[in-house]
Order: sequence, then structure tokens, then C-alpha cells
Amino acid sequence: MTASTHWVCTPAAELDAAMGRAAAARQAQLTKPPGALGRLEEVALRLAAMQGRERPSVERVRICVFAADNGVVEEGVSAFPPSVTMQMVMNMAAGGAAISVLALALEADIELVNLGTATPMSPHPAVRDATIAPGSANLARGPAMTDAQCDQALAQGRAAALRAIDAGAELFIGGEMGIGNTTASAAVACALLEQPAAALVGPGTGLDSAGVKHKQRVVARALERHRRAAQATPPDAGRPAPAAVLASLGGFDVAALAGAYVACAQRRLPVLLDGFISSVAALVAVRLCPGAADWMLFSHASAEPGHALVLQALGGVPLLDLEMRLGEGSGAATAVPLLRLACRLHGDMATFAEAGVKGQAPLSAPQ
Ligand SMILES: O=C(O)c1ccc[n+]([C@@H]2O[C@H](COP(=O)([O-])O)[C@@H](O)[C@H]2O)c1
Ligand SMILES: Cc1cc2nc[nH]c2cc1C
Repeated sequence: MTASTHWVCTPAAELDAAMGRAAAARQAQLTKPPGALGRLEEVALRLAAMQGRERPSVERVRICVFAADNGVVEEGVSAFPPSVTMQMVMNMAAGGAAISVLALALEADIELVNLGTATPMSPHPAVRDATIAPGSANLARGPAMTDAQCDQALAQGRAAALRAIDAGAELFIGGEMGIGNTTASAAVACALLEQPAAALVGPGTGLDSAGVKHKQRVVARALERHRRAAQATPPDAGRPAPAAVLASLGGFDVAALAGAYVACAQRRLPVLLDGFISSVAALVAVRLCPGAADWMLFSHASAEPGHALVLQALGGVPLLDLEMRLGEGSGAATAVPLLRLACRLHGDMATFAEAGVKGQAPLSAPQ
């Protein structure tokens, strides 16, 4: 591990358990049968413990989309060409992408960070240029990133989280745009969860079943290459094993998301995870910094089949299942209104005493 990446091992902040209890006490007074608002209640209590406020709020949302290309696309693992990555970032900057529309509708801040596309991107005032390289290398044939590139991507994620905190964000959503990144994400998840390629590889942007089979073979080859390389090279004593997996099999966007999630957890900013790629990055974050798990909320179940296994490993049950599989942070953005409603209900409902409603304690059966 380079000195510049020691920060990923700094423990996450602790939740404010006392505030969680205070919020639970308030929730018990609200004019409803206990538990009747279901998981909206749990969300409000978790946010209270994260934000250290009895009445949490997620009005100020920061969405940060990390864009990067993936050299593994030369193996024919995506239904779309890599040029789409750059074109979609321009579309996001122009307001035409799904995440642009969602951010506007939610009045959320959106930041676009270019970590390196295969097709050169013209400078744009709405796109932060943080180019590391014109995409990662082909992970089926060699490491996707050098350790230095991986550390740079992690640091870009951290910098984005710190900017969100400086801007007063109450909730962080990380999104990504990168043709080929479901291959990189599946490879990272297979290595971390010790699963075969078939358990985590899916159609991504829309491969047919023959395409998925081919993609599985490519990931299996990458895992074998990674295994041999790890055996041949003694592990860098200072480098955490998950960071080595990330550099070998990941992508710049996955690394930046992982860095952002770790930094949010260290600085007390709640994170709302998105779909498959975001959740694999969250798995990396938790393996680097176990306490990061406390700061994560789960928005939706992606239609990408591998997502279920990653969610299971994270112990997360998503709020929504809308069969979305877009990425960009779009599933997380779609769940923001639910989080806002959970906070409003928790903060603004009357208590039994305020409303003069009797029967706060459940009636006991007559003796
Ligand atoms: O977030 C998800 O669950 C998700 C599932 C499938 C595809 N994607 C998006 O599709 C792109 C990657 O797909 P692919 O097939 O090129 O690996 C990338 O830009 C992702 O944002 C995203
Ligand atoms: C058009 C398009 C938009 C996307 N957004 C996220 N991933 C994407 C992949 C494609 C192909």
C-alpha cells in the first residue's frame, strides 16, 4: 500500500447509538400501531443514528457519477461499444440521461467525474476531469490497474465524498457509467466471495445467453490469471488483500465508489447504494473498512442476477425491486422519495399525547 492509501484502513465512525435510542423512543410515541410503517420506521431510525439527529433529514442529496472505460471490452463482453461511455457522460452533462432527470426532479446536486474514457472527452464545465488513463487494462490478460492507479481512483472517490460533505450533503449516492463494468464487478465479487464466474456473471447491458456464456468464460480466465499471479507474487505486506483484488480485477469507477463509501463512513455521511456495480464497490469498501457497513442503506434490487449474492454478502435488503438495471445511481435516486417520506413521517407525525389519541400501550388481554 502506498502511503497515500493508508486512509482506507482508518476505522469508520461509530453510529450515534444514544440518538438511535432517542429516535426509537419518539417513534414509539407516534400515532400508529408499533411497527405499522414497516421498513420506513427502520430507515428513519438508522438515519437518526447515522446523522446524530432525533429527526433525520435527506433533503440535501449529493449524486456523484464516476465514469471510466474498461479494457476488458476487447474480449466482447458488452452489448455496447466503449464509445458509449464518453457519449453518455456528455448526455449526463447536457441533462438528457436518466440520472440527470432524476437529480433535477429530486433537487439533488449532481457531480460527474471522468476517471478515464477510451474515447477522448472534450472538456465540459459540468464534468470534472480526473483522468487516470484512457480506461483500465484488459483484466482477462493482466492486472486491470497498477497499484498506483488503483490508489488514485480510491483517492478520487474520497475527494468526491469530502466535496459532498463540504457542500452540506445529508446523503451520498454514488453512480457509475462504464461500458464493461459489469464484467469487472463480477470478477471482483467472484474473487472476494470465492464464487465461480457463473454465480455472478449476467447480461449487463443486454447480452444474449451465448454472450453471457462467453462473458463467464472471460471472467473465469481472469480469475485464473489473478489466482496464478497472486501465488507467484508474495503479497505486499502493507497492502490489504481486497485492494489487491480491486487493482487486479476491478475498474477505476468501482475503485472510486469504494473509496467514496469508505470516506463517507469515516466522516459520518450516510450512503444510499445503487445496483450491481455500486454494491460490489460497497463489498470492497466493507472488506477494506468493516465499519463502513453501518453507513450503507440499500435502495433497489438490480435485475442483474449477480446482485442478489452481493446483497446477501452485505446483509442488505433493498427497499425497491423495480427490475431496473441502468446504473448511473438511478436506482438509488429512485428510492430517495421513500427515504424523504420516512424522515418526514418520523419528524412530523403527532404523538399520542399531542393528538389526544388514547391507547398508546397495546391493550392487554383481560385477566
Ligand atoms: O447497476 C446495475 O445494476 C447495472 C446492471 C447492468 C448494467 N449497468 C450499466 O451498464 C453498463 C455496464 O454494462 P456492460 O454490459 O457494458 O458491462 C454500465 O454503464 C452500468 O452503469 C448497471
Ligand atoms: C445507453 C446506455 C446508458 C447507460 N447508463 C448506464 N449504463 C449505460 C449503458 C448504455 C448502453
